[in-house]
Amino acid sequence: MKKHSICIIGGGSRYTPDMLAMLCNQKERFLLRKIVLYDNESERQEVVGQYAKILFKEYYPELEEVIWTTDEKEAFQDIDFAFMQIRAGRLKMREKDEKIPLKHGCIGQETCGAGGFAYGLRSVPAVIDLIKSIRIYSPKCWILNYSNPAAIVAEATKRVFPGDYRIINICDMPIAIMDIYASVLGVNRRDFEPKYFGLNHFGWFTHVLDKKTGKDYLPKLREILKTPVDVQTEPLFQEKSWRLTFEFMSQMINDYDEYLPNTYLQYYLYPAKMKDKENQEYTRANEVMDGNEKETYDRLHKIISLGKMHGTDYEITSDVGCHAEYIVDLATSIANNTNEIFLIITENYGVINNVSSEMLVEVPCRVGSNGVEPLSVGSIPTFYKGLMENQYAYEKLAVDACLEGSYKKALQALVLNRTVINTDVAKELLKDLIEANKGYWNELY
Ligand SMILES: NC(=O)c1ccc[n+]([C@@H]2O[C@H](COP(=O)([O-])OP(=O)(O)OC[C@H]3O[C@@H](n4cnc5c(N)ncnc54)[C@H](O)[C@@H]3O)[C@@H](O)[C@H]2O)c1
Ligand SMILES: O=P(O)(O)OC[C@H]1O[C@H](O[C@H]2[C@H](O)[C@@H](O)[C@@H](O)O[C@@H]2CO)[C@H](O)[C@@H](O)[C@@H]1O
Ligand SMILES: [Mn+2]
Repeated sequence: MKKHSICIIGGGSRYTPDMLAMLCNQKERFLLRKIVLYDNESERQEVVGQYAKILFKEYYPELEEVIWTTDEKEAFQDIDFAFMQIRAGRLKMREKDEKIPLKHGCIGQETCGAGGFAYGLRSVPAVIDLIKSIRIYSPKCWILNYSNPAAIVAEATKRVFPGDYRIINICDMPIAIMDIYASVLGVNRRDFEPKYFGLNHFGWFTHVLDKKTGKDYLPKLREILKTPVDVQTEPLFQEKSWRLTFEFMSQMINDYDEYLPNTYLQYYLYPAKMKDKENQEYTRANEVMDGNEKETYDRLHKIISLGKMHGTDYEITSDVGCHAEYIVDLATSIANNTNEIFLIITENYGVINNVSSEMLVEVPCRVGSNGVEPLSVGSIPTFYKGLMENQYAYEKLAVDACLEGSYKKALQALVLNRTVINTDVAKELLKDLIEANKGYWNELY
């Protein structure tokens, strides 16, 4: 079996430690020769790098090279896979994305609405620069991108790198939803074959089939979810925002008599209710900075001071979480050409036959060494088609605004977004967002 070289871009991300642990767990299926961690913040990179050194020494001693660096050339040469998970402006800017819209009476959310728009206009220039640089040093490597807002990043990469089928944009939310509801049903998520359509953070499961028997779990699941269920998986989902999100699924199930919505639809279908739940002084970014980010870095510091993991409280386990599992499974399917099915953000090309061919949809795809092959969905009902066309127009305008530096298109994008709508509000909001994002956004004229 071929040995691979991987670079994790955004090596200081709070998701990197689990991804590295997952690579150790999966070494029988996905062999590695070299791991590189790359971040543009050296202090963060140093901590995760020191952790990686201990982890691999104990769990992957046969790995030939472990490097951490802030130098692009050193990072990007001779790589087979780039896993990208950067957050331009870090969580401090996410806090602004969430708080500024709330000040204007709109939802403040990481990837949805005006917050997601602001984040998109920061991510796109950063991701494009990184991919240009990767393509200089490793022209044929696979670039598996998690960096958010994935819908906007994907629209930009489609335009700036046309035909580069080795750039794949992904999201872990549908798989997390399946994980959670598999545990509610008392089955294993790996036994599911999902039927799903939509855009990123804007989609619906139409069926959740049992791979072996073909049985559809969705009707039973909808019945169960009519009453809120206690979600008992990752500790992260015990945090207040996630608990409220999963509780709210029951309202969506009761109001709509078909499918299983992605949790993110709550922001578009109930914008007033969602805004009223927010605390303007303490948003999800604060929760993450005080919670998951701090806990992750505290854990790394403890491991570094112990100098070992074996025989301590920090042994790695088989259950490292679906974010890491999903990207490593995807890379494995490409490397070993196993053509497994994943939900991927990809060009429609008739897969949903009553929306435009250029639309970037999130649908089941087979993925192997020749890339992504979307599976047919057929036609979708008017309600979903209308929602998706409106949202995709917003995404396109957001990317136009960024790539063309167009104020007019930025304003149009915000007005089209279901969480903003009003032109007067959009203008005031845009003024504050432009001010807050100086140095990150391309200038708008
Ligand atoms: N697609 C999905 O479903 C999904 C799921 C979870 C997280 N994410 C995304 O993953 C990313 C990481 O999230 P996080 O919470 O770990 O953020 P984080 O801030 O903890 O980590 C991101 C890292 O990226 C680094 N970075 C920022 N700009 C960079 C650049 N230009 N070059 C190199 N490194 C850069 C930062 O220094 C930081 O260490 C975010 O974009 C987040 O939205 C996506
Ligand atoms: O508020 P956060 O930063 O906790 O989460 C925002 C992200 O939420 C989704 O990803 C989840 C994922 O579903 C779950 O399995 C676990 O791994 O945590 C992730 C992050 O919390 C969503 O898909 C991402 O796009 C968001 O960035
Ligand atoms: Mn996502």
